[in-house]
Amino acid sequence: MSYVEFRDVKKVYKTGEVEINALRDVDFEIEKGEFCVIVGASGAGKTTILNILGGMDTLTSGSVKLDGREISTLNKRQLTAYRRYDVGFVFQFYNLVQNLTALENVELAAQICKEPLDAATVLKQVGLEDRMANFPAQLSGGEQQRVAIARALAKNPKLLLCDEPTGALDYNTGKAVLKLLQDTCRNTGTTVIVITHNQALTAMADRVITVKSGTVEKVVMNDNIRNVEDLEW
Ligand SMILES: Nc1ncnc2c1ncn2[C@@H]1O[C@H](COP(=O)(O)OP(=O)(O)OP(=O)(O)O)[C@@H](O)[C@H]1O
Repeated sequence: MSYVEFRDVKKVYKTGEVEINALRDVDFEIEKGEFCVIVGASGAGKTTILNILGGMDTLTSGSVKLDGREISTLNKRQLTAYRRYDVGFVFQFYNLVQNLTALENVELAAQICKEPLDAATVLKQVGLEDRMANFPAQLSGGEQQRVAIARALAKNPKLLLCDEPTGALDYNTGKAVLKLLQDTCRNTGTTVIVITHNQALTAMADRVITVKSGTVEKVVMNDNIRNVEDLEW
C-alpha cells in the first residue's frame, strides 16, 4: 500500500446543462517522503487533483487514500478535521493574515493542531529568524512565501501541498523557495507535492506525474534528481 493512492478518480463539474470532465480515471500513487511534481498544461486537472487530495473538493467516483485512510467517504466534519490536522497548504499568493506578524501567523495555524511544531523554530528553519516580528507588508514576496511554508510545516502535516508556489515570485526568489521545499522534504521526511506548469521543475522531483486533459499521461521516477540551483528555465 502506498502513502497516497488515487484509483479510478473521476471528477465531473456540472454548470447548468454543461458537464466538464475535469478528471477521468486518474490513477497514481506517491510514497511517503517523496518530492512529487504534478505537471501539465492549463486546464489539465492539476488543481482539481490537489483540491481533492487536500479535502477541499469531493470526487465524483473512485478512491483516494492517504496513509491507508479513505478520503472520499469523509463527511463535512471529518473533512474539516482532515484539512486541519493532516494537510499543509502553500498557495501562489501566500494568504497571510495582514494584521498579524510572521510569528503570529505561524502560531495561529499551530494553535488549531494536535501536535504542532514550535512556531519560532520553524520560522528559523525557513531562514526568517530575524523577521519574526514583521508584518506581511514589511516582507518581500519570497519572505512571505517562507512564512506561508513555515505556517504549513508548523502543523506537522502528513502532506505538504503546494499550488504553483513560485507563481508570484521572480526567478531567483522562486528558486530559493523551491530549494527550501526540496531541503524540507530531504531533511524532515515530509511528503511534498508541488503542482506547476513549469516542465523544468520535473528534474528536481523524485516522482513526476504528467497530467493531460483530465488523465495521467505518465508517471516517471527520476533517477537523476537535480538540485534546484542547477536548473535553468
Ligand atoms: N469549480 C469548477 N467548476 C467548473 N469547472 C471547473 C471547476 N474547477 C475546474 N474546472 C474545470 O476543470 C478543468 C480542470 O481544471 P484545473 O483547475 O484542475 O486545471 P489546472 O491543470 O490546475 O489548470 P491551471 O494550470 O490553469 O490552474 C478545467 O477545464 C476547468 O475549467
